[in-house]
Amino acid sequence: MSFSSLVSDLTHRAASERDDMRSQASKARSYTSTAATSVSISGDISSQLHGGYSHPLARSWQAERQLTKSMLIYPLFISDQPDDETLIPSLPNMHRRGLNKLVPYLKPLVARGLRSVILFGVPLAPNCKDALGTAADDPSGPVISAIRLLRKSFPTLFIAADVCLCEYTSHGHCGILRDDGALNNALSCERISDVAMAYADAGAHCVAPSDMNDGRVRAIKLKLIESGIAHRTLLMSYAAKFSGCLYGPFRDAAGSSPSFGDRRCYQLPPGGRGLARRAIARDIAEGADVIMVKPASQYLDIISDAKDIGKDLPVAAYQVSGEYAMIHAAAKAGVFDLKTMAFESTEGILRAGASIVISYFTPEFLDWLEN
Ligand SMILES: NCc1[nH]cc(CCC(=O)O)c1CC(=O)O
Ligand SMILES: [Zn+2]
Ligand SMILES: [Zn+2]
Repeated sequence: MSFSSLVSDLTHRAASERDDMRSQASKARSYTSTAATSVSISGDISSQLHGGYSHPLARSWQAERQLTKSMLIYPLFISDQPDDETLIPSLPNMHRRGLNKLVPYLKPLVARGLRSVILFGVPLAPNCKDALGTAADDPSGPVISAIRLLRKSFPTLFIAADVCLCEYTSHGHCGILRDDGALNNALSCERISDVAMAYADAGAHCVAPSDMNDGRVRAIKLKLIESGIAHRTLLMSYAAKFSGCLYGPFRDAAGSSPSFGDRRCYQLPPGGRGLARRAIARDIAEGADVIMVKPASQYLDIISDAKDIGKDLPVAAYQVSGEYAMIHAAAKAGVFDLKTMAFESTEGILRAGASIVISYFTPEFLDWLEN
């Protein structure tokens, strides 16, 4: 029975009962029981959903995946100044930290259940940037030093290293440039895979290329295999990374804004769903162990596509700096409660298909979650 015919059936029944001149109470009783026996059984059963989620535990059963601490990866900005601990104004509660500040900061977080971090290097020393991003794999640079330090200090912590050149190049682009200012794809893949190798050699459990050069996943995987460390190195590809305006606070934090132009010739156009599907399929074919979609909340369809294309791979989603800053700004303006939105946005990301979330809310979630 359709909803409208059900309503009209009940309306007629109620009207005829009104003619009976019975008391209000007995009228209500008989209305209820008459309705229950006259409505078709299938219609009656399918209209009753509330019982399935009236209890908080039952509500939690409605989700395919519950957010847990092991799904979270926490981004860290590692400064090359050992005593640096600078608040990043556009990224609430986030700091750039030097090596000397890292372990004291992380100790209580690890005690509260922090399982994984992703490292971004921030070179601040004067004149350390050049056209090739030489500082990216400087053995005494911030990322390699931090990998060694964290491996030693926190034996169970999973350490991922973002692999890109934009933090280290004088021009701020994510690769090596040709004379005309476009990316030199072959040279960039060569350089990016060398940097990834250096991080994996230093002990990173995961290397995550965010540069978007074509073929860099294959280049990295081949070098990992060649040097006999592929078996212990997870390759997480920023497979569907969109251009747009949500990376601003990150670029403030990492000092990685391009000095000219933008990244629209290598990061994906926001409307490019088919292109994202091709990039995801390509990176899986090239040997990615995990595929990532970034940003997250504006690209939930892409997360769902990623799960569909990469059925047998975990999908990661990066709730990026701009998303995080927006949520903070809106909460501050009284639009909603910060914690409620931190959960709601993350649950949307999981519902779309992600099982790993890179989130600046990680320290808060460690307080909010039980496991
Ligand atoms: N390749 C650099 C990189 N790696 C991760 C992010 C963004 C992360 C964030 O905004 O939180 C960026 C910024 C960019 O591409 O300009
Ligand atoms: Zn980059
Ligand atoms: Zn990056």
